[in-house]
Amino acid sequence: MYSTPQLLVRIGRYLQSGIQPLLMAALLAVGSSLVASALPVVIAVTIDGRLRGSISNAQLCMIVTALAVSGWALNWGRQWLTAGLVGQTVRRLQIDATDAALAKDAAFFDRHSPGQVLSRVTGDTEGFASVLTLTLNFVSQLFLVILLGGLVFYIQIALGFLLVAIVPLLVSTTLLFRRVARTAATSTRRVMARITANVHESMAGIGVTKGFGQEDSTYREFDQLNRLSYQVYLRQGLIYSMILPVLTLLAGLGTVATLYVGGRLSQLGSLSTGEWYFAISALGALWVPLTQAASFWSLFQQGLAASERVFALIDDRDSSIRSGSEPVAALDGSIELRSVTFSYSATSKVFENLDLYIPAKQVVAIVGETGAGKSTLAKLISRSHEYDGGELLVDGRDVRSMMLADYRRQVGMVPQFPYLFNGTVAENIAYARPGAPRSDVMDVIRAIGADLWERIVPFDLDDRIDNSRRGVSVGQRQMIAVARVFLQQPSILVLDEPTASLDPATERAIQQALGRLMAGRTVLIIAHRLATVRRADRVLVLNEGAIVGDGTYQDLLKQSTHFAELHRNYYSHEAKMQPAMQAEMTRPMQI
Ligand SMILES: Nc1ncnc2c1ncn2[C@@H]1O[C@H](COP(=O)(O)OP(=O)(O)OP(=O)(O)O)[C@@H](O)[C@H]1O
Repeated sequence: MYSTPQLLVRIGRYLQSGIQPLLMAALLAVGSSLVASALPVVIAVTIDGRLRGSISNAQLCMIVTALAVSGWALNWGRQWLTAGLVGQTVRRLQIDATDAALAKDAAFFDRHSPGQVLSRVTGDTEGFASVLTLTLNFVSQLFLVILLGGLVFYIQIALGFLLVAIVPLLVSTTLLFRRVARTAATSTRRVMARITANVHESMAGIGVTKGFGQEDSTYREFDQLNRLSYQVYLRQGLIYSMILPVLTLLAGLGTVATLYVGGRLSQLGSLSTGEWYFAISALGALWVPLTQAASFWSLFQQGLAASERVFALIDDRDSSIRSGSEPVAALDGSIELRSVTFSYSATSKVFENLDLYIPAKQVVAIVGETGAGKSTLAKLISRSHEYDGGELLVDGRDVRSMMLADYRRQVGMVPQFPYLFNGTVAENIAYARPGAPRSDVMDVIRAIGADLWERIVPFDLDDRIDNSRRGVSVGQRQMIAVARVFLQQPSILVLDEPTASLDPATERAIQQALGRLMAGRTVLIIAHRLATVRRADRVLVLNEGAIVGDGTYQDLLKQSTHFAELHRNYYSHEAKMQPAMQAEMTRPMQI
């Protein structure tokens, strides 16, 4: 939590580098306010005939035109400088916010969805921009209000008080409208969010909808929401359409009052016709800045709240991952956990005093029921999450003494659903080593086996992958991910059973590619299916965060009741599935 002065100081710091344009904008604001006030003064003086004889009509017209044009130019210059200043400041803030988001560890993204982070980097930085724009505009409008108001008081104190009496009416009406309009806008936003979610879900699940013939019910659901949206939009439109006319009416009433009081004062001889004109013009020129100034505070508070969220993202530099300065070249890959404890939160302890030794180059499969801690163990070893207690040694060295980026380069991961970036196939492979020459990418394909590669990936290396489209299958993604990790040449490899969801032919091809990748490395296979465990040198059985079995597949079948139970459950399930699958495959297709 930041106090308002802290936030203002922080915003001020972001503005520091733009101090010159800021001062220029302030000067132009003062200049344009002076010109805006000078225009009615010149006309008033002319009406009173004080310039008669010393200035011709043509000269007067030229002065008025020059004032109007210079007022426009000064205002334009101020707006241009403000836009440039705000744009640059927001750009710096967005860079800082993105930098901070990229520096966060995985635990942060467990707590915050990508959508939340995105809204801080984009939406909330816009909120920050609105604070700057609002403040700069407010200062210039305030100056105009003080200048014109002061002149009215100077000319005729009674008219000054009349103006002061109108201000609360105008301000309170503006605030009332703001509140009503905000409630209406919130309802509209909520309905729009429901419509967006509804359309997104309908389109994402269109295959299922069509499969079950549910187009009508999907349409009815949307239609209901759409009617609701029509009603809230209509209400919002009604409110918005009333704001300007009502405020204009109030300003008109103010003008009538000024006209009346000014007329009486003129009759009494205490106000000249020119001064009377000036008071009426001043009111006309003041009501827009006054209504805008009235809504300044609440908009300013919203902008401050948005800025606070961005600063919180930037300042939260506490990385839970501890690291040192020791560089890490290639590792042998032995891993040792000594009394390691870890929990995601106070209520979910995963490991308590976990001991484990994996010799270098061993292929270890980790099995266990869902929630046993298989993925968490991989997260600790890959240093995406930090353990709370105990020690983690790699090649006998404390991982916390090593440089984090160096260490992570030594750990390769192939997940079940690899993420590919927009770009060519070659660029996606070279992501592991940006700037890697084309020949290295070709070497990787050769190491995997060109025939194997071509069987799964029908694209050219220069073909573009559009990640938002679904043109790349899971098997193709995995083959590209295997190539990417091959290029990385890690010492330790973590496979989150990549082939679990593939058809047998693709699975065999990816397994072959993985076999080539695994050679000469320490490998951890998070195994969801026992069928993939057989190729491991060693199997670890996890249950509720504890190792309850450790040995070869055959040994465990004899020694570990837990593993035997897993084995029985797995194969009886497979046996039940086989006939069902065969029946499904032999069932004649209904057209
Ligand atoms: N990000 C998280 N935040 C809080 N708790 C988590 C998180 N990820 C996992 N857990 C919890 O930690 C425990 C271990 O989860 P983990 O994902 O390691 O199990 P797993 O054996 O890999 O399971 P699965 O086979 O289903 O992937 C579970 O109780 C799980 O609910």
